[in-house]
Amino acid sequence: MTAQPPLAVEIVDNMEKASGKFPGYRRAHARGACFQATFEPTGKVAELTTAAHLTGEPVAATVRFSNAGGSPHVPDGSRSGRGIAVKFHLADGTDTDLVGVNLPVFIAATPEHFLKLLAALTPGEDGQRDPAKLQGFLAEYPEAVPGFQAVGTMPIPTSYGTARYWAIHAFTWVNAQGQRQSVRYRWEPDLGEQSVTEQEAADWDEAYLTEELERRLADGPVRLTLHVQLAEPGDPTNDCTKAWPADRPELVVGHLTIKAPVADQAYWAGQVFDPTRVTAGIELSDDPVLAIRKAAYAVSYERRSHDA
Ligand code: HEM
Repeated sequence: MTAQPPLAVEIVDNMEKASGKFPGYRRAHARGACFQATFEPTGKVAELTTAAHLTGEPVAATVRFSNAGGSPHVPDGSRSGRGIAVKFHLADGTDTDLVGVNLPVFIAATPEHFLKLLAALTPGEDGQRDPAKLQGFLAEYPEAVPGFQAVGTMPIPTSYGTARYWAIHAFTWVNAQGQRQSVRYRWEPDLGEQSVTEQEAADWDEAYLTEELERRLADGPVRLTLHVQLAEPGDPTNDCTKAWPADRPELVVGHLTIKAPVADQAYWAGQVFDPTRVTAGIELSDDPVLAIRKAAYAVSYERRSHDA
């Protein structure tokens, strides 16, 4: 494989230390399942981007929903992150990915801070995390506090189809005239946001949300709607711990219709959903966390593909 940057290797090493190592699984969002879908653009964003899947004909998509834990055994009834990774299959034979979680902002502003955070979250020899270490991290990097508040209060969704998901980073849309607009993506569930308490979810199976979605799809499709928030000059594009003001204009980009589990779960589990796999009409922002993710996902992919 191509050598990856040492920082990305060190980050994945520390993700394994913080969560444990589970051969064959992704080093984050370890347990997940993939579904067949289509994405139909609303036609409302063609003045801002030339991206074919956001402006043209409907496209097929593959969606992986996941529990964020690095262990595949984190129960779905717990207050853990949930992921949505969408791979849009474009008419020219290429793919483009959009990866989100049920958090509006991230918990570290740079890859270096994220590395320090992982160290603070790594259990000691007694197998326990030391809360003082996390407090120390938050005191040193107070910009991470909103992300941690969101982690502490995130809803436990009744379904993967009843959660809201954010792609968090800024991306840059480019239109036919070459003009640029910074955007942030968010998926809204057409069923509305619905959640349960930890007590109500206490008897759920570990992989309840996958089973729930499979049951629900047997009765009909589940839809999520893609929104974008448009930045105004001065809104930060390089700091994923900071939300943009809530009054920024928004557009409805399109509708994702999730239809059925994919036929070959093992094949799709083996793929990478890479947040930096963009397409013409979309560019990466200057967010350093977005930049390191490409390499970190490649390190995880290499390891999980070759685990004994
Ligand atoms: C420094 C920041 C981050 C690092 C180092 C990191 C690392 C990773 C790694 C190593 C994987 C497993 C990749 C694979 O084996 O295919 C992963 C998966 C994932 N991450 Fe991140 N991540 C970061 C930030 C984020 C952010 C900001 C989001 C939210 C937008 C996010 C959402 C996800 C999701 C949804 C998956 C599962 C993707 C799938 O289903 O294939 N991550 N992450």
